[in-house]
Amino acid sequence: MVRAKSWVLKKHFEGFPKDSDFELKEVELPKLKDGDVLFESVFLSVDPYMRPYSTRSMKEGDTMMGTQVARVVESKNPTYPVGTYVVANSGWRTHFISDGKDLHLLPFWPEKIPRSLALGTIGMPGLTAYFGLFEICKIRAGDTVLVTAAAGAVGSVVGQLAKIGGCKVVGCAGSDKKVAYLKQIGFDEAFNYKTVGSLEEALKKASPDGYDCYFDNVGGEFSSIALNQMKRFGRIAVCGAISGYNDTVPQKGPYVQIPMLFNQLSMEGFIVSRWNDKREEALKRLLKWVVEGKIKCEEHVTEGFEKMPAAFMGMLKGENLGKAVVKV
Ligand SMILES: NC(=O)C1=CN([C@@H]2O[C@H](COP(=O)(O)OP(=O)(O)OC[C@H]3O[C@@H](n4cnc5c(N)ncnc54)[C@H](OP(=O)(O)O)[C@@H]3O)[C@@H](O)[C@H]2O)C=CC1
Ligand SMILES: CCCCCC(=O)/C=C/[C@@H]1[C@@H](C/C=C\CCCC(=O)O)[C@@H](O)C[C@H]1O
Repeated sequence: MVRAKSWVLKKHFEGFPKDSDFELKEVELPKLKDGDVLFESVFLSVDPYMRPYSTRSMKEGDTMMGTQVARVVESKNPTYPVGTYVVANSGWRTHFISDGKDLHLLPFWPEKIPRSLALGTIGMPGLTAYFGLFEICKIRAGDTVLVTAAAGAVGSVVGQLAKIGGCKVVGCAGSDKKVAYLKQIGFDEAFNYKTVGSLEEALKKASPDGYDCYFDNVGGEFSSIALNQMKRFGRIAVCGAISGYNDTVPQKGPYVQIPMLFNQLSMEGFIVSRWNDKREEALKRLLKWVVEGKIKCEEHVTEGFEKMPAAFMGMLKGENLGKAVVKV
């Protein structure tokens, strides 16, 4: 018999999440039926979307939503022999039983590449960067691309893909250590948005001619300022709005119409699953760039399933450099 631990949402978040909003539970899993597979989670992802989507689609008492890299430990399903690795969407659990549906087998995975990257650069966040940049921003060589939350899971891939595409890249992040990292991985310009005196001046200094593309991960005040520095026919990919995820009262800001009209801008929100039909092809390309060293990957690994809430709250506070994951 296997005892599985899970983290449940005890109380809906109000403002920034607290330890007391989470509860650790333990259950005994039943015996496998024909077709079933028993998995153990090896790495779990903590992502910003868990904050807004918990409010939108979870009830108190539900297991926290989320994905993991998991390994088969017992199987009555020939598609998933013992030892097989998958990416699953089974929430914050140490073990779970699946009927084999809605799992993604890890593609060919070179020995030297950590499997945790299937939750980061070679997974959902990397795909978000890829499709947001190529399908929404429609980058062209010579474009100047601005990216926020640039040292995180999505942003760090956006910047490196834009460099592969021949663009000039400007990144913003919330610490000097992150800014130094951005320069190290090839960003042309980077600044700490928390310490620059004026965001407007910092954006102007980084690109006096303005920006062709803005990959927006944060929304809020920063984006209102950036909007005024877009070039004519600029493209804005609205990927996320983390600056507002913990707000109890929605932010009110300058409205977008005037700057959009003056410079004939395009602004489009997107969710990465829109391109599920191109997922496998994009993952192959991301894996190849990682293997070739053209995309560098950083991970912020927290050890221990017990620390899931701390890892999640730490990521929301900006403690992570690269992708935030938990090693069980
Ligand atoms: N549309 C889609 O399909 C998807 C959208 N996303 C979105 O992309 C964004 C980045 O996600 P992801 O790369 O996984 O996360 P990150 O790895 O970038 O981690 C979150 C980062 O957000 C930054 N942050 C936190 N609070 C603020 C704030 N108030 N203002 C500015 N930055 C803040 C912090 O970095 P710092 O220290 O720099 O402040 C923190 O490290 C999120 O908005 C997420 O919702 C992600 C996946 C899919
Ligand atoms: C205002 C919220 C914006 C969030 C942007 C973001 O980070 C999106 C991430 C998605 C994420 C969606 C998560 C759960 C969907 C649940 C659907 C429902 O039942 O409401 C996940 O799919 C990975 C990213 O595509």
